[in-house]
Amino acid sequence: MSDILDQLAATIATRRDADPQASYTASLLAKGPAKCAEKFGEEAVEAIVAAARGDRAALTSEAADVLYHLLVLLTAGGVTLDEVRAELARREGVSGHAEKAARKG
Ligand SMILES: N=c1c2ncn([C@@H]3O[C@H](COP(=O)(O)OP(=O)(O)OP(=O)(O)O)[C@@H](O)[C@H]3O)c2ncn1[C@@H]1O[C@H](COP(=O)(O)O)[C@@H](O)[C@H]1O
Repeated sequence: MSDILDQLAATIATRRDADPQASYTASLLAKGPAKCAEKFGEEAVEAIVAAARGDRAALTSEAADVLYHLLVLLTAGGVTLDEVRAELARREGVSGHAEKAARKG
């Protein structure tokens, strides 16, 4: 059963070939990965501000924006949600300290 993130990722994938005039997602993807990354960064900062203020409603809304823009960024970079899931699964049960040490090499 697919959840809302799978459904949203599937919708975003259909926008790769959509008319940028008719779809915000298509217009963003047409601008390329750097623009998608910039938008993701902006939304992340807005989520940070909401969290720092302790504004629960704003954090919920901004987190939704962050997840949408992350899925757009992944699509622009050719990475699937399943690949991210696999990476998370690989890390399951590994302590954060060990993961950090492994990444440093
Ligand atoms: N979840 C979202 C979603 N979250 C945020 N946004 C858009 O992200 C934009 C971010 O707002 P900003 O003010 O920062 O950006 P902006 O000034 O509008 O645009 P920029 O020129 O700065 O890029 C807004 O236009 C929001 O509408 C989203 N746009 C689309 N979706 C989902 O994507 C689906 C497909 O959307 P379309 O591609 O537009 O059909 C929709 O059905 C929704 O489910």
